[in-house]
Amino acid sequence: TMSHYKLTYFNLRGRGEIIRYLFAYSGIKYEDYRIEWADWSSIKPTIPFGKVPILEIDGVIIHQSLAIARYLAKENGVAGKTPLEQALVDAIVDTIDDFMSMLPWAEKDHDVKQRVFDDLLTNTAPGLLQDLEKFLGNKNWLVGESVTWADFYWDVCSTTLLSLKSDLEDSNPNIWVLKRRVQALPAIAAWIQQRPKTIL
Ligand SMILES: CCC(=O)N1CCc2c(cnn2-c2cccc(F)c2)C1
Repeated sequence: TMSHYKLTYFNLRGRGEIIRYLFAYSGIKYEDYRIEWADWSSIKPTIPFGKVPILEIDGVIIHQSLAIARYLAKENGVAGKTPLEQALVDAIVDTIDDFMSMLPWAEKDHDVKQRVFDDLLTNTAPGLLQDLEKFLGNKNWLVGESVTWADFYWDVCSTTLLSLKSDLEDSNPNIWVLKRRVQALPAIAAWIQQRPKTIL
């Protein structure tokens, strides 16, 4: 019968949201388990590499958000049509993820955290956005002739970037048109409307 899917992450979009987008787009039912922060210290030791998100598929555990997303994208026809397109999709995803991973999400010193976030968002993010705008050109999607999970990842991550620095939307118009194109996909629009509203 149908596989049983359980996603384990925090009550955040964060690194889990790309997986939720892929489930929404594919229409596959899954358990969206959101760990309470108070429970994390007892759950962490039970997880193979101690980090979330993880996806359990009929008892098999996959870790690493991008590996999970790539698996679901391939299963649902949004990974890229050829090995070459899949490599371009992976390169764009990794480029976006490289920047998101530079942000010191777990920094305990609020002054240091704020200063590093402001520096990266002011001085590094514009270059990334210009590069994405140039790569997109006048195409409808980042890779190939139809939507891929690179487009989903851009919407997921740019939503958080805009929440941190809204004026990033003031330049590079086409990548923001792409964002709205992703959000207009019926399954994605429905998920965005129904998902728990969190800051990050
Ligand atoms: C306490 C941890 C925390 O606040 N967050 C976890 C990481 C994160 C958040 C929002 N986006 N995001 C993220 C998304 C993709 C790639 C990446 F490296 C990071 C919020």
